[in-house]
Amino acid sequence: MLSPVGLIGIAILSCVISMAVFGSLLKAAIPGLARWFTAYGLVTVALVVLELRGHERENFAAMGASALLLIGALLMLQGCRQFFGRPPVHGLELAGVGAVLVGLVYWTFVAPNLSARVTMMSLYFAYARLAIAWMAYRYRPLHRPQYSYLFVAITALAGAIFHVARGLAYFTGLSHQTVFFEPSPLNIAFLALGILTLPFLSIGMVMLAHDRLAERMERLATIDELTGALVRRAFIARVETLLAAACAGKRKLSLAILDIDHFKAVNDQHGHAVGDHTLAHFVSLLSQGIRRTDVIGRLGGEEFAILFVSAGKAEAARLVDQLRTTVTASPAPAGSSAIACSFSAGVDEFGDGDTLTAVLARADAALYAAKAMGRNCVVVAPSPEGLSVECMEAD
Ligand SMILES: Nc1nc2c(ncn2[C@@H]2O[C@H](COP(=O)(O)OP(=O)(O)OP(=O)(O)O)[C@@H](O)[C@H]2O)c(=O)[nH]1
Repeated sequence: MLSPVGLIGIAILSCVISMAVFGSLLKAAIPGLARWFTAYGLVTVALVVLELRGHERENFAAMGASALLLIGALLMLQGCRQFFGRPPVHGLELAGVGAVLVGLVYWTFVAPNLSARVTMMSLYFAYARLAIAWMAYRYRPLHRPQYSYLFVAITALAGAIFHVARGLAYFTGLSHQTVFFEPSPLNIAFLALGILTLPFLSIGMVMLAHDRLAERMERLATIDELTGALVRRAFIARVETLLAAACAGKRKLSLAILDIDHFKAVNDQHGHAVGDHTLAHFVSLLSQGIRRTDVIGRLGGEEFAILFVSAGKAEAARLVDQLRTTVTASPAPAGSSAIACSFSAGVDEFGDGDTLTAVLARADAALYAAKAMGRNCVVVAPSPEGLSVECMEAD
């Protein structure tokens, strides 16, 4: 048989489990998670206070528990804002919480009215849940699997609808209490549903946290930390995908390998840290110079590759030469000095039935030729007519 005491006991257990799961993720420093952990801690304490309340001090227990639930709901909302990179604290919202607290004191001690208190609290919870639902929907990252974000949006929305219904039921007198958690069927139903919203929401928040962790791991596995270019393996995987799409759509695809000239000298003269900074600067120049559809990967050390989509080798060589001009004209700032560098590049195009390995080998041979020809130039890979030097400048 469902009773308020039994239901609150179940809610306490579910909140403790939620706290344990949030606690296990605290070290990952996911934005908002510490607030969610604290929120569920406060809700747990509030429920324990309600469970243990005695008749003589019922008002104080109810008042204290309500205040904790109020702050808990606020922390859940603030945690979500933090998770989505929004400023967590809103002055107007804090003022609203203050007003609700004043209302609680008034309807508990000055003019006791349990229905008014429940209505006010329900509407406040509805607001907090609605704000979470809207945020999870509005700020969900579209490049991520949508499941966890929509789960949070839907469960928070369902919670908001439930709280509005509960508030209206008390406001209109449809549901009525003379003592806290009167065991009438309607009150029990409201209590059971209200309690259900808590684990649903915490499961959703844990899903969000896991998605953030997965995103971090994927980023670590695919993006080169120093330069922001794709790591070799991820670049190759991306090229294979685009190659399959280009074959199907009969679109041209070209590949360039770029190698910074005399980079060892930069390290030797200015130190490894400046070398790192120069590499990052170099890739940022490339990223700004390529088209939105092109892809940059770091093949290793100071060697990079760019895949040009819908471009033949002449067009790709022209684009690489533009990059070469930009790079030579934009030294990397390093303290009081500026590190000038240039690169050499080899370019080739995917032919019918070509593999990435074959094109990489031909572009690499062209790069070798560019180095041999004095560096700071772009060479198009061997064709039946021989090498084609697109541009060359003195070293
Ligand atoms: N700072 C820094 N240096 C790196 C990194 N990866 C590779 N290097 C350095 O890049 C240099 C590459 O040197 P080399 O292969 O001799 O080529 P180079 O001096 O650029 O000469 P050419 O390619 O022949 O023009 C080495 O000194 C590597 O230590 C990195 O992540 N950071």
